[in-house]
Amino acid sequence: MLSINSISKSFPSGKDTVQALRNVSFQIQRGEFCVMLGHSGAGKSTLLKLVSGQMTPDEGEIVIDDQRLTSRNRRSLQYRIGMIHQHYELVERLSCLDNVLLGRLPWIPMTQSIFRNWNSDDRLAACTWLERVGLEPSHATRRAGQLSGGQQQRVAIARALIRQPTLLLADEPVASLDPATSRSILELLHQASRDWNVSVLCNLHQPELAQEFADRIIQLSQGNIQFDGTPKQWARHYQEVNGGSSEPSNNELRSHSPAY
Ligand SMILES: Nc1ncnc2c1ncn2[C@@H]1O[C@H](COP(=O)(O)OP(=O)(O)OP(=O)(O)O)[C@@H](O)[C@H]1O
Repeated sequence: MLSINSISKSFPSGKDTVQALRNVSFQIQRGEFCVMLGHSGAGKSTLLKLVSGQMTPDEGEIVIDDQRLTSRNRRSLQYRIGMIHQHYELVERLSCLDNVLLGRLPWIPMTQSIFRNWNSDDRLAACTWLERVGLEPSHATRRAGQLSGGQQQRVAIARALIRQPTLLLADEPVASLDPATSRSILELLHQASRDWNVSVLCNLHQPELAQEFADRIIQLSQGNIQFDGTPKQWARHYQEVNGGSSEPSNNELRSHSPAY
């Protein structure tokens, strides 16, 4: 379980400071697929960086699986977190199998990893994860850079899941993909939360995709939580804010997408 308790974070900006997050609190249960929406600059990426230990909060605490994140245990807690990025962050010249195996690095001795001398159990696990994320066995030996964007994102998800994380952080994982591929990747992330009991915190800019796939939507605005609830509740919130009388259609939501 992830617990964000009264987190604040600001950055220097010339003579001023930018308050990226203000007293933000929420919890995510194991197996929950939570989407964060918000305008550009709302604080979504900052929150993911704080949870992944890349930054430290000015105030507040982050608790992962009952352990408070500190500089001392940051490394060991990072091993329980899988990260998914907009641009996949694969090593393009390596095979898909090797890329997935890179997810095992924290548990592999340095010399073994330098020579990519993976043991058979790790190789088998990597093949299994490639299959689970929907890639054909023939993809295992192909260079990652030769794959389509959607296929590369599947490899990145397999690399994250081979760690058997309790928490998956996804920063705009479908921002570079076409609509159909975006839906298939979000379906896969939802499956990860449901079938492998992983908590997923996923930043998106597309409210219609959040509505379709999320168990829960958190909307940030200027570093504050503006909304936290189910997709149905979010639709009602959207109506109230926009003065509409019916649920927003996908087209209406899409026309508002740039705002999120
Ligand atoms: N390293 C930094 N130094 C200075 N300011 C920063 C830094 N990182 C973020 N900010 C500022 O903090 C605020 C929140 O940024 P953040 O990247 O978290 O927003 P976001 O919601 O992820 O936006 P986007 O959807 O465009 O990625 C912005 O005003 C941004 O300029």
